Amino acid sequence: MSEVLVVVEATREFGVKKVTLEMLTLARELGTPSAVVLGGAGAAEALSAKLGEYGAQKIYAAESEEIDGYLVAPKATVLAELVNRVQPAAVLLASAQEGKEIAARLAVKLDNGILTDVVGLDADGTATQVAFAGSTIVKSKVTKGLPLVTLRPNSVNPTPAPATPAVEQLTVSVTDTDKLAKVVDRVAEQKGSRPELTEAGVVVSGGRGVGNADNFKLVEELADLLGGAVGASRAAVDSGFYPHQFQVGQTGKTVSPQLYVALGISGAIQHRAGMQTSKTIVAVNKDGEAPIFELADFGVVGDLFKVVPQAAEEIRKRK
Ligand SMILES: Cc1cc2nc3c(=O)[nH]c(=O)nc-3n(C[C@H](O)[C@H](O)[C@H](O)COP(=O)(O)OP(=O)(O)OC[C@H]3O[C@@H](n4cnc5c(N)ncnc54)[C@H](O)[C@@H]3O)c2cc1C
Repeated sequence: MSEVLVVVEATREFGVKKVTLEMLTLARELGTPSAVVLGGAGAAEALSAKLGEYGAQKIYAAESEEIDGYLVAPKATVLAELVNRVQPAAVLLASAQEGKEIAARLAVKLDNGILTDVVGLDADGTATQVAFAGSTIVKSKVTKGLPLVTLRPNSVNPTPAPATPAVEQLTVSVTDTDKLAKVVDRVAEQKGSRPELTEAGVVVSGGRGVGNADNFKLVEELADLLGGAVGASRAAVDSGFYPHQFQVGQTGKTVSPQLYVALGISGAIQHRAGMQTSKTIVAVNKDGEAPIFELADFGVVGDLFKVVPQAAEEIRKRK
């Protein structure tokens, strides 16, 4: 069986991200999964146990200051060389900021088609995407080159399939043009008690209707009761209620949790773009005409300051 390259998404603080485990699970349906770690010295060693647990048969490690110290261009160069050498059946990357940037550059380098924000991929390369606020399922195939796909987090249920991967170190040779954008600083993500927004199974988001930064405690309280992450609409972020890193939508993060709770959010198209593939959507809005109700599986027309404390009390009782 041909190899399927899975480009590892990981952070220094949290290790291998769940979307990587999803990609490894998906890759097993398509061929033999090989993980590609692009990072600084020792990056692959720190991640190899987890990657093996989810079926990586091999780990390609590109570890150097040139990979770690610059933005995505050197990573795309190294990957293009690897793809040309091993001729994999498919290449999977995460539908996250870096994954999409690398995928786009890789597609140009390989003169290959690309499919982004995919939620499923069949063995014959047919990808599934969701469009128009979840109302349309699109089936597409790359017609030029191999399936080069970015997978939207929370699309696949990750299941372990223990393997003992062999590690192959890649030679990194990048050009000067790959080194035009240098990393000058890294700020560690706060490792709070809540799950990471794009990986969370439950997301509770607040919008302008939450009213002010202090009231966001209500959103946080519900998120904590449900073991979820907190999100925010752009209007809430722009109003200074919550930090930008938690913004959901077209110009924020894309989430696809099992449960998405929208509190005081109208449901503008740009917000929907970031949450419409959530499995179950619950909306609380005092305006029964708010567009969010077109999308919601369950809707409460009411004042969030009355509804949320009642919901929280009920959840507490059942815990
Ligand atoms: C290029 C571009 C990119 C954008 N990117 C994003 C993006 O990434 N993410 C994003 O979210 N938006 C984005 N937007 C903005 C988007 O168009 C909307 O303006 C924004 O989503 C509105 O946020 P909101 O729903 O919180 O606020 P509003 O539209 O003001 O809605 C607030 C809602 O709260 C309800 N409400 C008020 N008080 C209560 C209460 N007490 N109880 C219950 N309900 C209450 C109201 O009925 C209303 O429906 C973008 C816009 C542009 C042009």
